[in-house]
Amino acid sequence: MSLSATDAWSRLLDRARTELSDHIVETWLVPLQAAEYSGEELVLNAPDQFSVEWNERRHSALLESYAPVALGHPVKIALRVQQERLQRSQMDLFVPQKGQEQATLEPEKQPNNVTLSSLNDRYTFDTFVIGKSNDLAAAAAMAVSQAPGKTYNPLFFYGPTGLGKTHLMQAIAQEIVRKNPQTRVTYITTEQFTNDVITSIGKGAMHDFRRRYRETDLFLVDDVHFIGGKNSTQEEFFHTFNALYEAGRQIVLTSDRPPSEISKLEARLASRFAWGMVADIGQPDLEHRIAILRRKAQMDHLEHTIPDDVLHFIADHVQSNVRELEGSIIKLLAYASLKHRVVTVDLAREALRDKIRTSEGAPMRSERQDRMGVIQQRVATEWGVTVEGLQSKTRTKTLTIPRQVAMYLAREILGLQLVEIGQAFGGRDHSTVIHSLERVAETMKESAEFRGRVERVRETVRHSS
Ligand SMILES: Nc1ncnc2c1ncn2[C@@H]1O[C@H](COP(=O)(O)OP(=O)(O)OP(=O)(O)O)[C@@H](O)[C@H]1O
Repeated sequence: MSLSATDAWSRLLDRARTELSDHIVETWLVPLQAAEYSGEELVLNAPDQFSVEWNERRHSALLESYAPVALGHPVKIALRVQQERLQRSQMDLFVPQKGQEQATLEPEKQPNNVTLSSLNDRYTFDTFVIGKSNDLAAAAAMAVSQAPGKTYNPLFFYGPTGLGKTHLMQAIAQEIVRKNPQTRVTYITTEQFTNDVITSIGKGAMHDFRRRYRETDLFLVDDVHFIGGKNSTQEEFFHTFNALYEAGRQIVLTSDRPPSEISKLEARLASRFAWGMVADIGQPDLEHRIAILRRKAQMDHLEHTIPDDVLHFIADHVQSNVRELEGSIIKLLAYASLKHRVVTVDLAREALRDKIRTSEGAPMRSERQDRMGVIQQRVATEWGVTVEGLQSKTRTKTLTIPRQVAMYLAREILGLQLVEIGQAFGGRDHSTVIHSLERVAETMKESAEFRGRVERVRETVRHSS
């Protein structure tokens, strides 16, 4: 064994850079330092306990999975706090309490269970904050958890990313299992279901596949919009759905759009998806965001660590979705811990500068700039114009419409502020941007053809990230 600990770590880190976002690598992995390497185990020093526990939960297994290729053989990752940093940090507070962090439903404990992914036991009704944007969905979820298979079947949640669809879906399962621990639960993403179909067809094991999926009481399928265009998967899904439905088993589905808008979805499935209740989840407003942040702080006993004015500040500036709100708290705490500073609004402004959009039009982060470039490029291609044209001041109709679409998608996908969008399109003022966003929203309602084009571009942009 000739590699040093530093070399071994740098190989794993190189691999991580190709698989994970820059943000994750820089925030969580780069601060780790290689300490010892025995050939079988790589010991990494972390700056604090929070970092140890976070990396253990999120990244250890991933790093270990890179070892056979990056180092030529399996290696175990061990994390420990760097000796000189052993003093307790504020970050420890954000670590879930013992027993909170992992799944409640261990697949092997469930007879005949085909759960391919575990549930998150923080996703309960108790931790879900209800507001105007999700009250229908939450009410339907609670009704289903009281009488599975009897009220709304299937229950279909849809809405943009990071707004609690998976949380609510899993809360139903937690509640049903709490009341009846014998319930057989299957929680699966559409991607996993698709892979299972492909593997089972390959192995000639469809009989076993069907048996497994039909022996469940509660069937939860995440991101069902990914089923579009996958014909064999749709065929199997159709039969699974029918078998479960006819047997009175509860089905819950999530998607980023309503059933009627999932492209290349067979009509018989689209109509079945809408048989029960279709409930949308929208963006929380400011008060709702504050309530969510307070609840999160309370759950992690952070009320005294993060003052209320900081929660307000985050809620005010991070508007895109709840996952981003949570990410902001984590980042803020990591920053406070690394800098050994108390959490204040000033510190939050500093720690979250890349997430915070200032009205003075701060420069965009390079990642966002890249994504804006992709949006402009894709829109330009769809409408047969040039990116330079979109960015110019020219006001011909050929350019105005695609420019408005690009602004609309920049707002929707990147959550940019109006000022920032205006700057990226030839220095337009915010009222022009508002007008553009409204025009696109209206035209999308009026014309299915136009909506189709916008959605096509949105899809290609999303898949490019
Ligand atoms: N109303 C809410 N109250 C408390 N936490 C919430 C709420 N909405 C979302 N969250 C939290 O936000 C995070 C993202 O939610 P979730 O994963 O359920 O989103 P999603 O809509 O399924 O996103 P995606 O479409 O990307 O899968 C989770 O940690 C969840 O607990």
